[in-house]
Amino acid sequence: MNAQSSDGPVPGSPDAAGYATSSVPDPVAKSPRPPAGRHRQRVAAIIPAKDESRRIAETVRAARAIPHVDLVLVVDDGSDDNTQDVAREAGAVVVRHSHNRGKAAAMETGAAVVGMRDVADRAARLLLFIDGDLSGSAVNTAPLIAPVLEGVADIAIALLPPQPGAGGRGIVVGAARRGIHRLTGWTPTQPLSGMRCMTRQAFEAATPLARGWGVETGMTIDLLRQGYVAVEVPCDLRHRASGTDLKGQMHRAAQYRDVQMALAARRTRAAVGAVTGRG
Ligand SMILES: O=c1ccn([C@@H]2O[C@H](COP(=O)(O)OP(=O)(O)O[C@H]3O[C@H](CO)[C@@H](O)[C@H](O)[C@H]3O)[C@@H](O)[C@H]2O)c(=O)[nH]1
Ligand SMILES: O=C(O)[C@H](O)COP(=O)(O)O
Repeated sequence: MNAQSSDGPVPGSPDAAGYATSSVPDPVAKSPRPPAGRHRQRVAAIIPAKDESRRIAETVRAARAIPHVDLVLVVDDGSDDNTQDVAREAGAVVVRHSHNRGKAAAMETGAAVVGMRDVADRAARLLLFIDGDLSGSAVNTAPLIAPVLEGVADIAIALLPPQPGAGGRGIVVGAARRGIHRLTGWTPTQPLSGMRCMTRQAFEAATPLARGWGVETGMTIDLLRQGYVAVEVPCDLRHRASGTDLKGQMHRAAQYRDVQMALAARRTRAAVGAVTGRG
């Protein structure tokens, strides 16, 4: 977490509620607060999943137990295993890409399907993105909902505890963190964290999403540059961390490539915007 500056709180410092927000003091979401009517605000859990048959059932069951969640949608991103059947049996609504299109595309598909199930006379569901490999710990994404419901932030991002077996050296994380800081002034602690709850309005403002593993980095930049407010919220989650083996290193190389692509596109856009006055 960032240090406080002597001039007062800086973006990224914990605010009064203990959250690290991109906007201080007294963060107020840009998205309108859902009307406090007779209906309770609903939340859709969207789970992008590629070859997650070993963990998806527990993840789905945990997501179903989260307060406010009335729809758990698994987007099977062209799995080679039986992720879709296991997810359906566990109680999820399942849609499937016929071939693998990457995590960002699965998120877009998920949000589109939820939109088709929202109804005109009720507030659009909040979107809670959850990775398929969280198993039972997925229930601990629940604290991401409150800051968005309460209008403190437009997007709440999970801060994970240290993960057993994680073999990262901070190269991808560091590149994403510095890139986000350079374009927004905010320094997220865990810029790649994919567990995120957001308003429909914020999601639409972040589309089109950056491809593949660049999605979180691109989304954070695009939202903050438009005045949306982000907050990082500690959540006790356990996921399948990438190790130091060849597979882990290949995965990080792909993450690095996608993060750099997301950053390059946004740097160019910012530079063009600075010249044209439409940044
Ligand atoms: O082509 C793919 C690959 C993965 N996934 C799913 O995306 C999620 C995240 O993938 P994972 O393999 O767990 O990646 P990690 O390296 O653990 O991902 C970290 O870093 C990513 C950004 O690089 C974030 O998206 C993740 O939330 C964060 O946990 C999982 O549900 C996958 O099943 C897809 O939907 N399509
Ligand atoms: O293992 C991780 O945390 C991610 O794959 C990112 O890798 P990094 O630690 O090299 O940034």
